[in-house]
Amino acid sequence: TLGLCGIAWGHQKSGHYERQPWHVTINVIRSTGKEACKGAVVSEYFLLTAAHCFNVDDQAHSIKVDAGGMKNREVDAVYFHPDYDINRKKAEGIPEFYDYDIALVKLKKKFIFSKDLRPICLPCTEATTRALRLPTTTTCQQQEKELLPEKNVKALFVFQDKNLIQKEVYIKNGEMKENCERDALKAQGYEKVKQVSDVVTPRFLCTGGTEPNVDPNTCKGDSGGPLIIHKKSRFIQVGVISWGVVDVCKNPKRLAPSHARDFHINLFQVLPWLQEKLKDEDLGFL
Ligand SMILES: Cc1cc(Br)c(Nc2ncc[nH]2)c2c(Cl)c[nH]c12
Repeated sequence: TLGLCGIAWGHQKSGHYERQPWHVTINVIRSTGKEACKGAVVSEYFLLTAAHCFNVDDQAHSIKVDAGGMKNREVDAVYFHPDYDINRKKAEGIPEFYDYDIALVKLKKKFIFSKDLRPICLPCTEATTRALRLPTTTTCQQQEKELLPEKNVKALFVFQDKNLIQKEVYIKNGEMKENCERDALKAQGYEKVKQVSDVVTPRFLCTGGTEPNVDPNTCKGDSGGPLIIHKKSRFIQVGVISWGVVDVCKNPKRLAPSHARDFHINLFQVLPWLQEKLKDEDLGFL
């Protein structure tokens, strides 16, 4: 199975690649301009990102990946989660529906790992059992209890300006989950939404807000980046940044309001698809 995932050698405070060697930027070149998203290296050929970063008519040749200090890596194919359909609820007045907003990008040439380029650990793999120093008999459910207990869970995402900056957030996975999810109704375009569950499905993890701490928020440009749990000096990806309520990059001045929440696809909710698509990558899924 894949060697050592989720290890960052870089200890210096600066935001070099060594600090987040799985962090990638995905550029989609369109006639109408360029869209950029983030992603994470999960194996020698694949990176994980958000499905909404691409349009169905984006060809693989118009997608370029910057990873490990090398720019414009070529893409062989993009695999969307089969249940992703951003237009599914348009008739109900929901312009964008982000359920199953996740995609795997296969590179033309496999990554050669180095201190600047390494894979992050995925849930329910043997490598994550080892990373967390859990018994070899550990099940997927036991990993989920370990990584996502039903309480506020400390996590991080990476913001990229000229450097990579780690942003610490809390996943509201206990009593605060409901309040976190309810603020989804304040997102632009969701004015007509009747029920929270119409837009916040069981696939989502919720971060942001001011309790128990003031969480930093995502920007549109952070889409596709990993939501990471840092445990026992190892980094495990538990989510993919999908959508949010306030794009803080649009109005950086104002302090993020308490209803500024962010929603991430929970990888434990899409395991069958992940395992199927990554079955030849020798990741040792449980
Ligand atoms: C990460 C991310 C993606 C998208 Br798409 C956003 N846009 C949006 N979410 C709901 C409706 N539109 C945002 C916002 Cl806003 C903050 N972070 C975002």
